[in-house]
Amino acid sequence: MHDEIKEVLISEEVLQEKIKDLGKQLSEDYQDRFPLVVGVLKGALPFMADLIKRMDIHLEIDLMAVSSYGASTVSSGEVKIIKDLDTSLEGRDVIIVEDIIDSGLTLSYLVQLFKTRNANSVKIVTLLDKPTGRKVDIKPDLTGFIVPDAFVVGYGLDYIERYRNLPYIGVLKPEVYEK
Ligand SMILES: O=P(O)(O)OC[C@H]1O[C@H](OP(=O)(O)OP(=O)(O)O)[C@H](O)[C@@H]1O
Ligand code: HPA
Repeated sequence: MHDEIKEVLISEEVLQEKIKDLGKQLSEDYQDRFPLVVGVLKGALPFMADLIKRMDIHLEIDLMAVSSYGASTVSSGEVKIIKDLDTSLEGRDVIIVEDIIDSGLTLSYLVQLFKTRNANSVKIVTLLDKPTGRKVDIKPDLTGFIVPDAFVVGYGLDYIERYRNLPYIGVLKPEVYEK
């Protein structure tokens, strides 16, 4: 699996240091509140798991599964809800946890949806931001890293469901896409 990686963009150590900082920041921002931390599956799973362990406050978690990429490296533009939340958002301070914002279509859909469910506030924390991919105007409140205009994999991010279990973020060798 590792021999299919052309370049490591963000190492495991650098990822974990940043997640520690993001957790500390969120702990300060949400002190004395009881936020609902919503992970967007499947990609956000490793990030969410590590981030909440770095948040030193009471919080609640829930998970939503959405998909718009399927087997492609380009968004279909249609966000499909695979699994909805179990928790009511009425009056809640919601923190959406994402692995990447690329076109922005997934998050703009979710932010709109959560507002119609009467959340008190909706903030976005994303591990990665790829501003060159943007199709709709959406900005995260907290970002781990800006990534270049390339399809990245690892630490939750997949190509045809593979590579999510890499502990780092990398770029695949071109021949992987030719298979
Ligand atoms: O800003 P966008 O262009 O919408 O891209 C970001 C979304 O795309 C990926 O999810 P995907 O739909 O591939 O589902 P997955 O998390 O199950 O891999 C990623 O995890 C984000 O949720
Ligand atoms: O660069 C990416 N890699 C994996 N999944 C993604 N979903 C949006 N952009 C990406």
